[in-house]
Amino acid sequence: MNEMIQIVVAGPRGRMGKEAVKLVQETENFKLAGVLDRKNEGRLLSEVEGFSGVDVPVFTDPAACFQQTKPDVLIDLTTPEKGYIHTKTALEHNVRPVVGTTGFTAEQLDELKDLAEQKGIGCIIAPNFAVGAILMMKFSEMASKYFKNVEIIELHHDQKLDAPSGTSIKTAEMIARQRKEKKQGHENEKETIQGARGGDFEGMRIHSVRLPGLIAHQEVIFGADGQSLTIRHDSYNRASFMSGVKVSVETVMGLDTLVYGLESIID
Ligand SMILES: NC(=O)C1=CN([C@@H]2O[C@H](COP(=O)(O)OP(=O)(O)OC[C@H]3O[C@@H](n4cnc5c(N)ncnc54)[C@H](OP(=O)(O)O)[C@@H]3O)[C@@H](O)[C@H]2O)C=CC1
Ligand SMILES: O=C(O)C1=N[C@H](C(=O)O)C[C@H](O)C1
Repeated sequence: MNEMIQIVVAGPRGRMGKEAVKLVQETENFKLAGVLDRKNEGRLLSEVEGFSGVDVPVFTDPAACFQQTKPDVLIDLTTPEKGYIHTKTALEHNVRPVVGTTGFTAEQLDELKDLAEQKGIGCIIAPNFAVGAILMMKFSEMASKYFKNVEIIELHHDQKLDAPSGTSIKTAEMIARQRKEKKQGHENEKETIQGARGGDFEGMRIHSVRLPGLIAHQEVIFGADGQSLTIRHDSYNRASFMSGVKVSVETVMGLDTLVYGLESIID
């Protein structure tokens, strides 16, 4: 029988956190050791609406949580500020982070990478856990060898904190690996409404749409003379991310460095 993996979920009341708690509860060799929440400190999760029967302690302070519950893995689905603190504290306590939270800065990612290396323990930070989204990013990277002009349109629910999305930034980074920095459009281009041309990432544009009714969607549109290629992915619910969370928890147990993005893992 496989060893039990003891897990702490941060952000259990959130849209993603709820799904993650369910995943841990339903997976044979996963065990929920506790949760990190900014409310309900000192209570059992089962006392919180929607979690009846989930008898694990709720903590606010990550260090106290890790010292008392001694988990193997932290799954973080919170906010960029808290997610960064949780991830850093987890590494300091030899807990392996699996982070879905987006909005970390490049400096924070570098710092966490150095810390994971120094501690010699695994960490996965994945801007998108959905297998279709990872394929969309990989296909976009492939296409960018042939198409140098591209715009990314990401579309999300209207409660999202960060813009542009972590997935669109990761997609742009992967495309940038294949093409020299290129300023698209032309030099006389002028925005008559600020922001109309979107955000600039190494010369390619990223546009963020926020609307109620959406979950998580992205189009990568390549253009060339007389043709275009559109690569699109849609997540219609948050369960779509959970197989990637499960693979990440299993994989992080065997890693000794930080991996940013699941594209190398699903190979
Ligand atoms: N990698 C991926 O595949 C995906 C990543 N995401 C990312 O996951 C993150 C969460 O998204 P989503 O679930 O939609 O967001 P929600 O706002 O629904 O959930 C975030 C949760 O974090 C909680 N929180 C805030 N501060 C703390 C804290 N100090 N300690 C513990 N919990 C805290 C919030 O509490 P409260 O309710 O009290 O504010 C809330 O319950 C985002 O960064 C999002 O971009 C989302 C989908 C897929
Ligand atoms: O906030 C969300 O919902 C999502 N966030 C991630 C991102 O910023 O890319 C992943 C997915 O797009 C859903």
